[in-house]
Formats: sequence, C-alpha cells, structure tokens
Amino acid sequence: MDIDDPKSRLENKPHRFMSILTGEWVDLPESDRLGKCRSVGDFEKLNRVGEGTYGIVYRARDTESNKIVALKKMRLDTQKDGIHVTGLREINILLNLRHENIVHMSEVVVGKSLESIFLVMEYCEQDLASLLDNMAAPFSEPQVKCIMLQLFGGLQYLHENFIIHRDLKVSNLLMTDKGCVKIADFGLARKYELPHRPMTPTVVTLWYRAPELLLGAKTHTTAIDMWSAGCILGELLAHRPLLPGRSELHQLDLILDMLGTPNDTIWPGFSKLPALENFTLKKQPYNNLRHTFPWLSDSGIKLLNILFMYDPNKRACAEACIQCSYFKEQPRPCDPEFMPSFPQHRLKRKQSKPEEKKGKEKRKSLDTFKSFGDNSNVPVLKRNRRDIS
Ligand SMILES: Nc1ncnc2c1ncn2[C@@H]1O[C@H](COP(=O)(O)OP(=O)(O)OP(=O)(O)O)[C@@H](O)[C@H]1O
Repeated sequence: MDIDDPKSRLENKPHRFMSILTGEWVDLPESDRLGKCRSVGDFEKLNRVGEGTYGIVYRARDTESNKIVALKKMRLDTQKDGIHVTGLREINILLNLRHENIVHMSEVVVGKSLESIFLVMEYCEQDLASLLDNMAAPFSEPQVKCIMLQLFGGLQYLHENFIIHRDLKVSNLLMTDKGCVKIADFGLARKYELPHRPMTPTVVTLWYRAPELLLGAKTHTTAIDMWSAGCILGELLAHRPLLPGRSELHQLDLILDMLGTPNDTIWPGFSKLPALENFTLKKQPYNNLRHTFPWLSDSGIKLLNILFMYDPNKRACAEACIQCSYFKEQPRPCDPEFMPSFPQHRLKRKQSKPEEKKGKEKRKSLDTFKSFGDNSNVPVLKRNRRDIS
C-alpha cells in the first residue's frame, strides 16, 4: 500500500461502526462495504395481515431462522420515483428504538428492484382495531387499564427520546399473543427539538387529533400524542370511537360538546390560534365527561380530564398518567396474559384498497348516543377505524 496515496489509505482502512442497538464497535467485512441487505427471497410469505396508506403488511417466515415475522412492503412515491418519505422516516426512527411496548424492527430487506423495500418487524397477532371489531363484549376495566399502562409505558419511552408519534389510534396499537401492547406505524413520527420548530398541522387521524392541531397551531409537542391516548382510553372504555368527527369543524364541535368551550384563562394564547381568525366557536359552558361516562370512578374521570386538558402545556405526560390513582384502585389492571386473543380473524380479514377507503364513513356517529352508560351494555357498532384520516 502506498501510504501517501489517500485513495489507497481509504480502501485499506478497516471499517468500524458503532452499533446503534448495542453501542458496541463492529468491523464491517470488506464484502459489505457498499451495504448489504438480505433479499426478501429469504422469507416465505404466509398471508397478508394488513394494509395502510404507506404499505402492505404480510405475515412471513424467515427461512434462515424459521421465525415468524411481519414484512411491511413500503409503498413507492410515484411522483418522486423512490421510497415515500414516510417510509424513510419510519426506518430511521424504528432502527433507533428499543422498548417492549414499541414494535421492534430487526432489519430492512430488499426485493428484486432497489425500490422494493421491506421492513422486517416482530409479528404481533392482532391490532386493537380489529380486536375491538371482533369482540362480542367490550374490554373489561382491568383489561383497559392493562392496555393503557402499556401504551403510557411506550409513550414515556418515545417522549423521553424526543420522538412524537403523531398518529396514535387503535389500529396502530398491536398486541402479541402474550397480551403485550406495541405502538406501531412510525410513518408520521418525528424527532423534535427544543425550542419546537413548525411542523405541518394535518397530522394525526381526525378522531384522535388534538384541538391545538385542529386550530392550526404550528408547533407540535408530545401533548398531541397524549390527547390521542385520551381518545383511545375513551374508546376502549366505551367500545366505540369517542369523538368520530366527519370533518375538522365537526371534530371541534364534538370536542366542545364533551369538554366545553375553551378560553384564554384555561388556555393562554387560545384566542390567537390561526384558525380562530376564520370562525368563532360555539359557546358550550359544561364539561360533560362525567355525563358521558356515568359509571366511571372519580379517578378514571380525573385521568380523562388530565389527558383532555385544552392547554397542551397543562396536559398530563405519560409518566404522570402511569402514576394516576386510577391504576392503583380496584379493579386493578389485569395481567397481560389475560388479554383476549383472536389470532384467526386476522387471517380471514379482507382489506379494501386505500383508494377505495378514502372518505368512507361506515360507522354511526356518536351523536346517536347521549351517553355511553354502563359499558357492559354498550351496543357494538361495526367500526371502520382505518378509514378516517
Ligand atoms: N408488526 C406487525 N405485526 C402484525 N401486524 C402488523 C404489524 N405491523 C402492521 N401490522 C398490520 O398492518 C396494518 C397496517 O400497518 P401500518 O399501520 O404500519 O401501515 P401504514 O401504511 O403505515 O398505515 P396507516 O394508513 O395507518 O398510516 C396494521 O393496522 C396492522 O393490522
């Protein structure tokens, strides 16, 4: 080797990288210098388990390890001739995360062409949306507490790592056959910086979207995930979507009906929010959460109230929710092993194509029900949680 020749020096230098998963240094073999991904041919596709806006998800078997995995085929961005930016974000974020309540992505594999990319993830037997659709009776309160504690655990980890998920909803919560809840679908997730920088306000599926986003706030905080968690808690308790708006205005209306109209006293800066330049909100002076959940304990109502604080700065963080007395009083959260499981329905489910799904609203609006009443008698509405965004 000519040590004065920079090209020669570069070619012969061993390549060492620090693993983002273990923090250990690893030598990169010469043959992998240009990068190396396994081929999707190493996997046997078993069946399709889900389809979202950005990808189709298959249950598959890794023929090398014999493990069952989920393979998510990333959709192409037809205009830009490559992988959609949401897919790249999802890869980037998931590679850096390790927590029992966050779906684990083990690797990226490639298809025949370079544009065909698949994420290999741990396989989860069900997602909460289809579980809710297939259960004859609502979740019991111990089961709801078990799910929520796990969701808050995952959120605490995400937020401590400066990640905002930005699309929390029941169809993005997966569950293993051991009852372990995993937050999935990081296509809209973003790393945030302090001070917060402006981001696009049209994130988060409408029914789970926080009022500050609906009113055009330019900065996003972890509080938008906490609002979505409140909507998920309400949905699990009631066994139907809590705030199923048909449009942004209708969504705001439903929020006002449930919580009353905000003002600058409870939410400093409220009247300066961009959307309020165009319209005035109706006046509704009452908080109707107690009326909506008459059977819920005071600490359950308190948890909902701290998740539904209008002012994002006052909204509870995940850690505060975990400490909430609701989880310490009777009935206590159940053991994850006692969560219901219907793995077979996922093998049967037929998914419609995303373009067919747009704008479809098959479910009855919540307006038909004045209050959820005792959750053991709630009529089960067939839901279509994936359709609204
Ligand atoms: N690891 C997994 N194990 C089992 N099923 C999964 C897994 N990941 C996703 N799914 C299934 O595939 C569906 C779609 O996946 P995902 O939400 O990641 O796709 P998406 O295109 O990003 O969806 P969206 O339209 O909600 O943004 C999920 O609702 C779930 O049913």
